[in-house]
Amino acid sequence: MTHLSIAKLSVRYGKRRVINGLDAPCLAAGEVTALLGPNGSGKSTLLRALAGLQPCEGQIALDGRPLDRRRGQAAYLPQTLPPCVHLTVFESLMVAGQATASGLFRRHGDDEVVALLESLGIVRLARSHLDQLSGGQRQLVGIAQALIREPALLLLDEPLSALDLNYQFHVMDLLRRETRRRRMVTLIVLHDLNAALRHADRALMLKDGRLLADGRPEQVIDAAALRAVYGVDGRVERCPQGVPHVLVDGLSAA
Ligand SMILES: Nc1ncnc2c1ncn2[C@@H]1O[C@H](COP(=O)(O)OP(=O)(O)OP(=O)(O)O)[C@@H](O)[C@H]1O
Repeated sequence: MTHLSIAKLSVRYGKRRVINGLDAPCLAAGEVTALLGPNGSGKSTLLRALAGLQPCEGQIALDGRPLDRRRGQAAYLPQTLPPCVHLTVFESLMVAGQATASGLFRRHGDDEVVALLESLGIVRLARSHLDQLSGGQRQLVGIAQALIREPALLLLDEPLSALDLNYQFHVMDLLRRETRRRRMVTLIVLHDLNAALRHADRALMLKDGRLLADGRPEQVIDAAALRAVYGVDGRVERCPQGVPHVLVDGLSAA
């Protein structure tokens, strides 16, 4: 059973502390956790610290041992994708897979790449060059590059931001299935509260670098949180199919 635990995590930029002694004791394998919060609340900073790209204080442990990124335990998709190298989609995924994956990948890598592209609905892009893709296509390939590494910890920063409604649904569905099948710990920064309500198993709500709430999405996202965190009046209602949805009435009175 893999689990991630975060204890007393703090991150500073210069003298300014933007993550403030954050504790998240047990993010379980097989669960998708949505990392929520307003602009500037520290979501990307937290993800970068978990990915080892941001110096931090505190403990980050996988199954009780310090997270070892050199062993490819974590894969991270940044909010802003890096500039494209001149590789095809297929080549870029082979490179990503070979860098970190098992001997099995080395023997069956081609098949794995094609299967992953098929499951994301983008196999037609296999021979396209990365620098010729649209923003949404590039984001889908970024998600594939993270998944092909077979990490124990998957960190995705706003992976839906460039995707149309169909792909948003498709990607979240796939991430949830793959998270369960591979027993990964998956942490996804989301601004779309409805996506969190529908697809996440758990939600962490950040504000000003502190953890305001941690629980099932329906426990974390409610009228009080909409007002306190986002400054809007609203409520969560179930649609006829039983799925909870946020309805916003307007900005809260100051
Ligand atoms: N490289 C940096 N140097 C200094 N301050 C930074 C840096 N990156 C982020 N910050 C500050 O840290 C705080 C948290 O930023 P962060 O990007 O983690 O927020 P976020 O919750 O991901 O926001 P958003 O939803 O807008 O992407 C902000 O106040 C931001 O101005």
